[in-house]
Amino acid sequence: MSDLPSIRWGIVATGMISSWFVEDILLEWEGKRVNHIIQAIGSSSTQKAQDFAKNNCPTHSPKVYGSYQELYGDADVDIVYIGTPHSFHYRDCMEAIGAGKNVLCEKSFTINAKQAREIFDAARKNNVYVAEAMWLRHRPLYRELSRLLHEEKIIGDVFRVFSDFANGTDPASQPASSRHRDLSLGAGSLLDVGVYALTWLRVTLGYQKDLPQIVAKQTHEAGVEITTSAILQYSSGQQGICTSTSKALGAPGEVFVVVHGTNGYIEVEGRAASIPESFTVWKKQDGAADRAYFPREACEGKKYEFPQIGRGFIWEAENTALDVLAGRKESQVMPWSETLYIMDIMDEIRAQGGTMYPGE
Ligand SMILES: NC(=O)C1=CN([C@@H]2O[C@H](COP(=O)(O)OP(=O)(O)OC[C@H]3O[C@@H](n4cnc5c(N)ncnc54)[C@H](OP(=O)(O)O)[C@@H]3O)[C@@H](O)[C@H]2O)C=CC1
Ligand SMILES: O=C1OC[C@@H](O)[C@H](O)[C@H]1O
Repeated sequence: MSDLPSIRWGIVATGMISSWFVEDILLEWEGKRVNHIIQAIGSSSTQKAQDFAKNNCPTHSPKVYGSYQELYGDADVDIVYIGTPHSFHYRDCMEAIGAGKNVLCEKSFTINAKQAREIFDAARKNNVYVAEAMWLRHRPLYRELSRLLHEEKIIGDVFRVFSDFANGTDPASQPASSRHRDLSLGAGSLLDVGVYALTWLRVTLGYQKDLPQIVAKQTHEAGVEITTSAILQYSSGQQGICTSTSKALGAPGEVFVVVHGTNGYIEVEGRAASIPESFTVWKKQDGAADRAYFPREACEGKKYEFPQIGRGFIWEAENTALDVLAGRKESQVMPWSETLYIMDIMDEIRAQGGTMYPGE
């Protein structure tokens, strides 16, 4: 037995993200601060819950439940992890909170900002912890980039950022029941991956308090939004250009964020905009205007690389567990105000782009 504090997770849903999350939090790694226990699995079917337990946490003996409600009623569960499609997050969060459970709920937190506000009101009333599982914000790379940009001002004042996520899920090729294709499950590139592109704008532009003016367009196929482009203009004059698509897949190691400052620029690279691996700082040099005529290798860039641990969920899981164990009700990394800020922007982009979900 380790001396580390323990947290007992109840996992709701047995899909892809739940298996990735569980796989990661059971990793042994240097720097581990919490002992993560898979206490229970809740699924739409007992068989699926049993299979999930067998395949994903064979060294634990979680309780298996054929409904989510039974898991919420399990007094031994400290925190519920919700890995259902977007359109169920509101229902699942509200039911878990109603049962007095702490909650970590996958991104995008809800379909719209109204639902998110209602969840936070319920959490406040029930005095429980709730956070959106925006794992990107917990990564060491994200935090170091923020420090370099805004404390060290390594490229001066940031005035423009491009940010993209192209994940190539290609809804048309998916079964009709896929969450990438079914509007009633919250299908659409903005909620699925545009949320990361917006998150990159947030950290790079410096967490402004005011909401930006937005100009946005969205393209739909078979009723599902497959491409979004939005320009965010802040009162400071800063601009963020945010794009997402499910129709194309980015290349391995490609640049998906470019940050322009008054003294240079930064490129963020990696497997995907949710899995950054490094960033390169290009400082302004004498004769910079001529740089366009030189090959990239001839320019001086400083690359900052960050080791991957598992798939990268461990930092989010550790921070969340430490929040709950300390009795906090909000994440210090992903507070409610940040979820609402992003949800308000996504609402406006969808309003301009013409994307509505059933029930809206
Ligand atoms: N952080 C990240 O990197 C990632 C996050 N995500 C997020 O995780 C969430 C789930 O995505 P993902 O795991 O890919 O989805 P999946 O489709 O793989 O799994 C969703 C699960 O939700 C449950 N569910 C409940 N009702 C339904 C329904 N009507 N239709 C389909 N499933 C239902 C099912 O579990 P059961 O039958 O056991 O109840 C199902 O297995 C989304 O919010 C997504 O954005 C997804 C991928 C990566
Ligand atoms: O969060 C995510 O990250 C990777 C994507 O491909 C996936 O669809 C999305 O849900």
